[in-house]
Amino acid sequence: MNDSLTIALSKGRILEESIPLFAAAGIELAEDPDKSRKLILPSTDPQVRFLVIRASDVPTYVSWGAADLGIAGKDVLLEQENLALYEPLDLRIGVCRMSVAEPAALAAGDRPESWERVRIATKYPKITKRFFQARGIQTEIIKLYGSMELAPLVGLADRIVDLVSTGRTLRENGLVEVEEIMPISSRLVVNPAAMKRKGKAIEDLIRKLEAEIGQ
Ligand SMILES: Nc1ncnc2c1ncn2[C@@H]1O[C@H](COP(=O)(O)OP(=O)(O)OP(=O)(O)O)[C@@H](O)[C@H]1O
Ligand SMILES: O=P(O)(O)OC[C@H]1O[C@H](OP(=O)(O)OP(=O)(O)O)[C@H](O)[C@@H]1O
Repeated sequence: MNDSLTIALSKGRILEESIPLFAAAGIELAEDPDKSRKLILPSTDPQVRFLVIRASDVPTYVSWGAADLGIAGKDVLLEQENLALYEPLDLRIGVCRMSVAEPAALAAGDRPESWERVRIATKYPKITKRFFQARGIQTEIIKLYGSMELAPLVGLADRIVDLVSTGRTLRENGLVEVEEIMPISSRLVVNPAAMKRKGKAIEDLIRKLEAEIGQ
């Protein structure tokens, strides 16, 4: 039986925060990801390799089976609904929240209960639509791919839906959080067919990660 594992990760905070988790499971990167331009990174375990891809592409690689497992933010998973993936573990990394924010001047006299129609810039149009629809608020959504905080400053939108961690990006751009939509963290995702074919290797890894994060 082939028990080699391909794990999809995104460069940046997820890769950085997951390195110690994998190290505790006995898997270390064989090359420094900051110095390498390779997209397939070997590990010190000859049975394990990592794919380094865009955060929003992780569910695609795993659901198609190009990677057996991956680590993806709950934000990405909820925005890309209907993917066939198991989500066995909350890794408690990439911890932040998804919130509605607006310019401090607008927030001064604003009451979210009185919103009827909002123009929102976001990378998360589906989550945003679902959230406001459930409250009977009409939305005009402007899809962006990053730096959402800029949109209200230049009149592109009244408000944004984005991730907040320390609140520094909002603060430095004169925005305030007015509503938390949900807490966010990164999840281990597994391809269902791989779970059957490579069950032992995947379950071993899940157990080791679980022990490390204390679940
Ligand atoms: N400020 C933050 N603090 C903690 N976790 C965060 C923060 N921002 C994003 N995350 C989490 O980390 C994940 C990856 O974010 P990252 O910024 O590395 O990629 P991205 O630029 O959003 O993705 P893409 O390249 O696909 O656009 C997000 O999906 C989210 O779950
Ligand atoms: O509350 P804070 O600690 O300031 O973090 C929030 C910021 O972090 C994320 O951006 P990221 O750093 O990933 O930049 P990007 O969205 O432009 O990729 C998010 O989109 C916010 O802009």
